[in-house]
Amino acid sequence: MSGTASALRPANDASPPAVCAADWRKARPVNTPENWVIVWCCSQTSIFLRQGRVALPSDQPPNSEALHVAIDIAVDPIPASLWLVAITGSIHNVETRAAAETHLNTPIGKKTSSAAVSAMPGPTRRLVDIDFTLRRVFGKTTFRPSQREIITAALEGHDVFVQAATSFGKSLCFQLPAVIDLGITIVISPLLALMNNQVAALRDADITVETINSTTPYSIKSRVLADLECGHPRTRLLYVTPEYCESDAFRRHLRTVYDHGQLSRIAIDEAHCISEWGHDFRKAFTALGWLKTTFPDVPIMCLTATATARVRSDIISTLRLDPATLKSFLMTTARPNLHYSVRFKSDTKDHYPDFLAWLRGIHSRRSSNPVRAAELSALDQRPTNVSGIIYTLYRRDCEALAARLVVDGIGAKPFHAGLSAAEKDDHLASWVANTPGYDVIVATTAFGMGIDKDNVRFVVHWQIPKSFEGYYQEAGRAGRDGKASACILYYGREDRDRAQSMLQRELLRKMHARARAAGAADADADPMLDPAVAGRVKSIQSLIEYCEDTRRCRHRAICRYFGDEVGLAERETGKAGAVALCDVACDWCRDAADLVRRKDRGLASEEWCSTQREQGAYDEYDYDC
Ligand SMILES: Nc1ncnc2c1ncn2[C@@H]1O[C@H](COP(=O)(O)OP(=O)(O)OP(=O)(O)O)[C@@H](O)[C@H]1O
Repeated sequence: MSGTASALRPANDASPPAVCAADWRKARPVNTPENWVIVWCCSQTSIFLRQGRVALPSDQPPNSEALHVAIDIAVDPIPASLWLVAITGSIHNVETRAAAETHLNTPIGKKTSSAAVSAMPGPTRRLVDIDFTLRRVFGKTTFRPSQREIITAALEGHDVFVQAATSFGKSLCFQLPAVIDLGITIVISPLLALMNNQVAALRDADITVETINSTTPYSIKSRVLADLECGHPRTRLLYVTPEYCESDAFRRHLRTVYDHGQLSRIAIDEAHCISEWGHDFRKAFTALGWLKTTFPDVPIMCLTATATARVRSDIISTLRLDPATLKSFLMTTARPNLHYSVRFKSDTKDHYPDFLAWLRGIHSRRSSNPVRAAELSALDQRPTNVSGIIYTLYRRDCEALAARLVVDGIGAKPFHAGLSAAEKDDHLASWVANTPGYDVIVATTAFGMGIDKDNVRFVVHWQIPKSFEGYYQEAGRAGRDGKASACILYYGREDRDRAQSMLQRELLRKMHARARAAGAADADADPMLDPAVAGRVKSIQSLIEYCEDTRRCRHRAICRYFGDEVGLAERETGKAGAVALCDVACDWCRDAADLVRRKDRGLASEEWCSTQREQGAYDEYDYDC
């Protein structure tokens, strides 16, 4: 490599700094002393930009004007030794390097440069940066409780485990450090929809973000990989699936980035999937332990809203994190603005009229109260724009229910894995935009994690979902603006039996498949000895208990399931307090006696159910995955 180098002059020098316009990002260090300097120079470019607290267009070489803006708004004086050297190839500016080595008190090299750089600024600079970046890049005025602590721990280089309620704002906890830190953050995410939502939001904030997944066109994939290959990617966050992390090509590229000291963090979003899916249909989750083994000093952040103690420990051991040094932030799962209730039903009675009456009641309250109607009109909202999601387990219900609602004048659309991509995109985008005709989405579980619409006023489960975690996750799509929202679960004993029978069949199928793979020796093994299987059984049983229970606050039952000591303690002691946690935000706290009455009236008797069971009424298997 050959090229020119020009040292930028300090701010008190009146003439603008000279900057090479060539493709400085493509400088490829190899193991020569000169090229150590190149690595350092690129790193210093990043540092410099951060010192200047300005987001420069990262697809262009730094130009004089942009750098001067950075200088103008820099909070701290930028030491002369940090003046960067813009490069086009090899660097021969030994004085600059020596000055920097003295300043950093460390020799500059492939790894030491980035270590020294991250050690250098100290917590003060970062605290300032955090607030600045929050406002300037993410457009938010304040941190939510604990976000600052989590972000600080991440920036200090710790492995971090974050468990927090749905809509807490977990994504910011890795996105903000990714913008502040040097290098690239790899985000491992289980679902396309989740990735696409986050990527779109980050692009809106002018952050250089990419994703590689099954839908990424070849040309974009090649561009992203070329960016990694240079060792100093300009991409700040790259979203990939766990499956992609298994590919040799991607692993090779990650190593290159790591060797250049530019792999700043790995974030694993929805980390409970490691435990819930990794043991059966998405084995790639369990291979993620490779990351810690290969990049031991790269911090990992795991984020989830739904992990029991067993799932947490499974995640930690699968990822080979050290529990002794891991910083865990286990926050309450409580969502005080969600109003949980269970409505009882039996197979012999259609519960659609009950739901329709409830929804029409809201519409009429919104339009018949003149003050509220005026308020809505001022906000340019329709009385019928009561945004909601109805979850069903079956595709056929999904289509039929949406059609039935439309006949009754409710703007409803289906969403399930059988729709074309264009239909799904249209239904989702129009629902998010509050378009008339798209107020209610009737969805299978294909619509869940990652849906972040602020004004979802209700989430209804048409039947008991497949797991406690799924229920909490899906209900958590409601009320993300912090306003009161209803979470209604229609529960019937026939659905209970059906769900149990499905689970049993699924587990048997898996057990046999596993036995076939392992040889006959395993064929008779008790499936409950497998912690993942036992976890699934416990999950559905706990959800059934939750539905049948008429002696406990629903919020408290959720806290109890997730082992949420904070939420339970608050409820127990009345601190912060019993009232704030629920008050009337669940059917038990609202009227326990009425709950008991409704349950007695609504549910089919156990005798009736057992007759149905014997007649094989619960044998269908058409869940939408
Ligand atoms: N400090 C903040 N101030 C204002 N809004 C915030 C803040 N942090 C996050 N948000 C917003 O909160 C919403 C929820 O954030 P996010 O999607 O990251 O939640 P989450 O914790 O991942 O939830 P879930 O587990 O349900 O997906 C987003 O719209 C996000 O922009």
